Amino acid sequence: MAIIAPSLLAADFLHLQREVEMVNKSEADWLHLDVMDGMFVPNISFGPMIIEFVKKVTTKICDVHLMIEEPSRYFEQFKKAGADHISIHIETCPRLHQDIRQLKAMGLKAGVAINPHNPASLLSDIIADVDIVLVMSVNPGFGGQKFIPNTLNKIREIKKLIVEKGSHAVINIDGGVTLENAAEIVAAGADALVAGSTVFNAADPVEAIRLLKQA
Ligand SMILES: O=C(CO)[C@H](O)[C@H](O)COP(=O)(O)O
Repeated sequence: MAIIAPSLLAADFLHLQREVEMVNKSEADWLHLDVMDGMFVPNISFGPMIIEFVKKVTTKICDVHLMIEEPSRYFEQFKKAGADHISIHIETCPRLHQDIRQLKAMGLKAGVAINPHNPASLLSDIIADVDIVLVMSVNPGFGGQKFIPNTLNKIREIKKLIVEKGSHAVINIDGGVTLENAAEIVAAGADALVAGSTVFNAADPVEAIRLLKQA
């Protein structure tokens, strides 16, 4: 069964709290938190203060995705706020190996995220060192976009690379995951699914999470 990581839409504090409560009641495994800086991505979301609030009210693992420039400046703050996993982008980290080592030394699960235009081969020399590969299946920055079909090939290539390199990384797919495409994504080799709109725009988010989990 796939790991399910609902991604908070969090239009405001009231929604944030309600969304977390629904996730707590559900079969979700992780809670995915998208941190955006308005630089690496054309959108601003939230920082460590919100993670700290969420951590206090959730029973789930906090899977934090840093869509920000020079993320290592903030590792300590996000760790202190309660992040369990931190994923950083290959596109923002010229010293990626060092950053991953630092995250692991801090006792966090370390993930590398990769944008849709970048090939799986770019992960070749880092995949053995990471706990998570976060594959962007939309261009990062906004929820509610359509899944990019070529992601399925990329998942298969990453799975192959994981075996070849003896990596223990889990493959996490982020963007455009729906009840219709979830089974195909898992069949391609995904271990975890991030889902925002599919969960929180559903009439019954807890049931949407259950259905995704079955995929
Ligand atoms: O923020 C995103 C991209 O940066 C993601 O798309 C988000 O995490 C998931 O949203 P959705 O399921 O609606 O695509």
